[in-house]
Amino acid sequence: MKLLLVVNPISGDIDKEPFLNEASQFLDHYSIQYEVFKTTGKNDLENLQKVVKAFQPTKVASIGGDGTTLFTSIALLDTGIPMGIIPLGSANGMAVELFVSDEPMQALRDIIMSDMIVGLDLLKVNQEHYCLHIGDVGVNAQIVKGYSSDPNRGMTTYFKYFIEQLKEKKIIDYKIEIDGKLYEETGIMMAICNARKFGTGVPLNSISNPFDGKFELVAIPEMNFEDLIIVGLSKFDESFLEDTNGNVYSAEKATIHFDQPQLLQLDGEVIGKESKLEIEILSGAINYITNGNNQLLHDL
Ligand SMILES: Nc1ncnc2c1ncn2[C@@H]1O[C@H](COP(=O)(O)OP(=O)(O)OP(=O)(O)O)[C@@H](O)[C@H]1O
Repeated sequence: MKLLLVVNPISGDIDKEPFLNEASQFLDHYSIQYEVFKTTGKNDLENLQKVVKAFQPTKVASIGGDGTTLFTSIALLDTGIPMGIIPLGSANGMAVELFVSDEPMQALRDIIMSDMIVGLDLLKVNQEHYCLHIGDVGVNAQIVKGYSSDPNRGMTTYFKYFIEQLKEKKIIDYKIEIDGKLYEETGIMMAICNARKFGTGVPLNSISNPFDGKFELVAIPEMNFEDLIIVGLSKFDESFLEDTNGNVYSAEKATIHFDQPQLLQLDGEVIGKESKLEIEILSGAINYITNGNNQLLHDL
């Protein structure tokens, strides 16, 4: 067994050294061979791919938040090497969705122990960008843009931009094309969902499952989004979804046409302004290490 630990030192403003010290003691105790790859923000993909090729790990653990999980997934595409998540980011949306233990040492033990490896879907946007959890255009993308440009991280910084954007409500008009049919939509946001909830806990829909070979587009009209946020922030109540009228479209492939170029964010990374989005699912593209706690597998 050879384990590669992929660590983002900055995610969630959390010092990873205490965890890495404990993890190395644990791995040494069991004579498990391991290497640590730390991201720097420069040429990370290329460098990680080189390390993977040279070290040939049996399993990979992604240590950070959603951005780190996505980054590790992309580096491992087409290698067949399975990966798991150790959540040490700000909100860890994908890890929460996948029922990963929120205790990092337990998450590490789960990755080492488990032989339950399942195909996790990945989204490809405009033939070049990837998304594992949730992407969107509209109000949330603006929040993410503010957050990304701020030197501070963590939930407090996120909410600063969140409140700022709530005051500005820009309406976007767009057409969704699925299987040759066009659906006209208008609202403050359109979410691209491989999963149900943002890392903040705000639910977007109740049907997304990253193991089902499909994604959902959720059109969020003005009023519902405000309500959604209030509910999301106060009690994270999923039953609220039943009261919202936002349309939800399931697809394996879709094209979205915007009247004006719109800012796109995918898994917390600001991509830029786009006037057209071509989205497709790469069904089961990631060999994901999970365990019996993962309720999503029972929902299929
Ligand atoms: N050591 C580093 N220093 C600066 N930037 C880095 C470093 N490592 C990665 N990055 C950059 O940070 C971004 C990934 O961080 P991101 O915040 O998306 O991660 P995350 O794991 O989702 O954490 P968080 O939950 O805090 O958002 C990428 O743009 C990446 O290039």
